[in-house]
Amino acid sequence: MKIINVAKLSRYCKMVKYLEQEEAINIDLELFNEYQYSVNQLMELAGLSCAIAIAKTYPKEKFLDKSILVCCGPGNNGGDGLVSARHLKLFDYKPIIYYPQRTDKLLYNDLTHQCSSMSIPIIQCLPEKSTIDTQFGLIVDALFGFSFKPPVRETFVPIVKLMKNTEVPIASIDIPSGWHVEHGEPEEGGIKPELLISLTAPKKCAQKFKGKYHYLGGRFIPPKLEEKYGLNLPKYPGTECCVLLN
Ligand SMILES: NC(=O)C1=CN([C@@H]2O[C@H](COP(=O)(O)OP(=O)(O)OC[C@H]3O[C@@H](n4cnc5c(N)ncnc54)[C@H](O)[C@@H]3O)[C@@H](O)[C@H]2O)[C@H](O)CC1
Ligand SMILES: [K+]
Repeated sequence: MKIINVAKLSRYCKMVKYLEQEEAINIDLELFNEYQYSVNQLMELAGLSCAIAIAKTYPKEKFLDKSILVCCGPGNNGGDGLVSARHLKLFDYKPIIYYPQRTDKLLYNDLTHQCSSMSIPIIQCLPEKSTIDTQFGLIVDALFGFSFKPPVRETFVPIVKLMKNTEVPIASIDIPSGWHVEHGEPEEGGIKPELLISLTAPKKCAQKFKGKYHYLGGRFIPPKLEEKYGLNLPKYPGTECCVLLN
């Protein structure tokens, strides 16, 4: 029987690489330390690409007067959510930010200030499921990204539970929150996003994603870094900052 070398095959077929948690963290560190990007720069590009993928998937005409609930966590995934909310507002959507655990750092304070200055409501109290089901056309899940370690801590249990039970479609940024970064959905069942926007390169959990739309965003990887990690990124069409995978 012929043994197939998966590494060779993926290079030959140009399959995009699905990253382990440690690889994702190392690429991030290399971007900051070796390539001298600031987190603000990358977060702005990441968040913008998420807002654009959302707008492509859910045209605003379909929302009528419904709002978008943008759920933000305490780390950079939450930061991407804050940036996306700002761009969604500029695209004429009606974002409302749920931010239960604010991080008191300059970057996050600035991002929240920018959002409130644009009259985007920021709430700390989770709305009832019935309110979410009737008043929101989409939930953006920006709770946890590639640094998540299960299980979900207490503050975020109610929002994850609500996302598991609602019929409102969910757009997850980078990782469906509550999923293991490599193994995917937890055994007891997890959230089931309709849209996943992977950033930089998909993480291993994205292989288990069964939703309708999978985008790749965060078009900021220098070619040398792409080559070093064998990312085999798909070609972004023209000047687009996100690309639909599969
Ligand atoms: N290079 C890139 O692709 C970029 C991606 N970006 C985004 O950044 C996140 C990763 O951000 P990071 O700050 O490292 O971590 P997270 O946001 O995933 O979470 C850290 C945050 O969450 C807390 N936490 C961890 N586990 C739990 C838990 N079980 N329960 C509750 N809270 C938890 C932890 O304490 C921290 O506070 C990546 O996914 C992208 O979305 C950048 O924006 C740009 C570069
Ligand atoms: K997320």
